Amino acid sequence: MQNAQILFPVNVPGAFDYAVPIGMELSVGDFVYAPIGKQMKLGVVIGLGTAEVGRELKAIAERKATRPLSPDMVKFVLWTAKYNVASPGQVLRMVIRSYKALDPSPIVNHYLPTGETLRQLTSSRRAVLREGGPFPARASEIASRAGVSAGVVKGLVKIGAMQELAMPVDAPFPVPDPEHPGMALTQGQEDAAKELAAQVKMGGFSVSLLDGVTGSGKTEVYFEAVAEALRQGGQVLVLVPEIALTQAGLERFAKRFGAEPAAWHSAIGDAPRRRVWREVAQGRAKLVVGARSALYLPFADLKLIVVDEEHDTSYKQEEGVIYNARDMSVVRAKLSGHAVVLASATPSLESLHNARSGRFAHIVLPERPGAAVLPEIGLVDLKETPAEKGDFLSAPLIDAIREGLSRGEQSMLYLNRRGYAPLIICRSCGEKLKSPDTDSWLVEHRASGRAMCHLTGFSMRMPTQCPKCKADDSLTAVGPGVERVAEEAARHFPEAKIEIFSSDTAGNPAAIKDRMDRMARGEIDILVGTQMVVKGHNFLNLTFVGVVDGDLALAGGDPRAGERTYQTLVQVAGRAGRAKKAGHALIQTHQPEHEALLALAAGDRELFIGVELAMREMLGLPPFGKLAAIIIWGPDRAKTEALAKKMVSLAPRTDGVEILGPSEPPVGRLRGQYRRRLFIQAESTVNLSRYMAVWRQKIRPPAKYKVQIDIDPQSFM
Ligand SMILES: Nc1ncnc2c1ncn2[C@@H]1O[C@H](COP(=O)(O)OP(=O)(O)OP(=O)(O)O)[C@@H](O)[C@H]1O
Ligand SMILES: [Zn+2]
Repeated sequence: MQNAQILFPVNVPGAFDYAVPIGMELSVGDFVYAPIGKQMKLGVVIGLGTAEVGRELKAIAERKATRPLSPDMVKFVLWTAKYNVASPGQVLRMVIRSYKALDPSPIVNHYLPTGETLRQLTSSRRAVLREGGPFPARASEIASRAGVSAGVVKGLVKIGAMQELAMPVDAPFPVPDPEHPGMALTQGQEDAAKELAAQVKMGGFSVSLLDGVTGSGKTEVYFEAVAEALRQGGQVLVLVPEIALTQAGLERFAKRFGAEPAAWHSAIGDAPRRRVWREVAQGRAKLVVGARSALYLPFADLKLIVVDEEHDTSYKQEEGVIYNARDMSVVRAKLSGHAVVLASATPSLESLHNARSGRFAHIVLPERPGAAVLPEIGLVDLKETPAEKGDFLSAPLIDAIREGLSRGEQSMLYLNRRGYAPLIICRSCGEKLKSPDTDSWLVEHRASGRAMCHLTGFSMRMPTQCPKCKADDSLTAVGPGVERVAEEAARHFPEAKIEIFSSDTAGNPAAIKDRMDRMARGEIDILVGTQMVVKGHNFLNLTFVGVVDGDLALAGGDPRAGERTYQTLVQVAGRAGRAKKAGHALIQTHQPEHEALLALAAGDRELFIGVELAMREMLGLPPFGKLAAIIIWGPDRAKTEALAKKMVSLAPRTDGVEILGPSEPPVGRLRGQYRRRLFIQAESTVNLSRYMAVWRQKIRPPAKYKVQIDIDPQSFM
């Protein structure tokens, strides 16, 4: 008697055993319906066997007629769960993003012109034929393009000017052409591209770190690896940080491969989600550009994964299954035996360490192509050169903008703080405005007249009275946000065109594209932006970048603070001087002696990496040791603390593992839930995932309490 292990896409600890009915042919990866209680549930076969389980098993009801998951994909699901101490069912849920996508694309009527030329058409009928294309398309699409009602399209069928064609709802994605001509590469780029392409051509598992300075053309270079994988008929996944997934970004792919790639991100919409999923599963979508969750798409024949901006923190998913898509990409490639390219101007210390120890191939692009050079980076010591009282821009920044303006060039001011001011304080009683259910200060947004919590999205009308002492007009803005910096810039340069670019002002993708296009056309003189400006933009006339607060990311107890600061500032500064005109950057700081800032100013990455790696080694931090965190959540402060202490007392005793905490994280209360945190530091030889799993099993948190495990934490909030 054969039995099967079935994994259901739900958050339960493991898989369940079922009997396979006589005559049912099953393989690992098959989708099946099986009874749970009184319900039939869809699950995936993850194992088959004949061993007696010693009890009567319920039988599988039906094998679903759909394409199975590949055995590699099943392994990848289980591996992800094990490594990240998550439930495998929850990981499977990330794979099955839509149940409907398992069914074939529905067939519906599409319409196209017959070519019959008819005289005396009404203007709306003519509009359909002229502006309704591309054909064939659904009546609703044609109608909306032509600005008429769908009835007009059907009317044209009646008179023989259009015909119906039954077709699947999902249009296939255009096929990318690897031979479509790309940019002429420089010798250095060409060499790097050949090396990457060779890895792909050779086949098998490989990881390459494409380590090229900002603006060195990494995209153009990894395109050649993509082309090679496409030539072999395989599929390619390019992961990019969510905020870099813009129309402009997709158009670069279209330019190189003659067809826009399939795009995947969290807000894609149901119908496009199903289309991408189905086309990927069938192996027909050849090139997918997506945010981190695209890694869990069921590719039929994946040959290459590129992780662009591999150092980016957005690759870490912090909710549900906590995982790092960069690290999991390497795992996926290993399980399936194909190539991965990790690209960055500021690789993570982990990847650099792997490259240096020979685990990853290290491909370096040390310069920008043609006449473009890297920007000079200078520091402004705010202790010696402060801004005017109440202001935030020091004289050197103002002078640099003025010079740029006089030459007709653009400037950018970077401050990773949305809104007007990060703190609202009462001058009479000293009260600070707090979020009602979260340990965070409310941020003043003057443009919208609101006070907002950036962690939860809570917002209220900006009060006119202190909520504590009731004093009128006593609330004062403390510190700078982008709105305030823009206001200050406008005071200095009343003639300049100044715009703010942050998630508050960006709006929808079309609005973002519009603003970026206007910046590219030179219609904006000074762009004041948050991290949204850091990535993926090529503004040819941008020659000066001013960093308003270079110390911002250094605050707090984050062991990666130095690394993050270094990465962000290199990337921001790297927006300057990307074409013929040389650029420069100035960073305002109170800590010009910090090694991250010294290294930036000296243009000497080794200086920073050397110090940082030595420190990590001494402290046993990644990449030399392992780190995990446990966050305990609960509605009652004392009980949350008690649960955290109980966790510590239950910790398995093993050599090489040290437990720190419990402590209150910087955000001790989030959305009404109290939080406590433990850090677990382990020597590199310890199997930390297994250790955490054993520990986790010893405790069953009471209802409403949650124990969350984070392997290799990136966020220390
Ligand atoms: N060989 C080349 N000839 C002309 N222009 C090039 C060449 N290579 C790259 N460029 C241009 O240089 C700019 C930077 O290229 P790209 O965006 O690929 O760099 P990058 O290394 O990914 O940069 P960053 O990491 O800063 O985002 C782009 O505008 C690109 O079109
Ligand atoms: Zn007050």
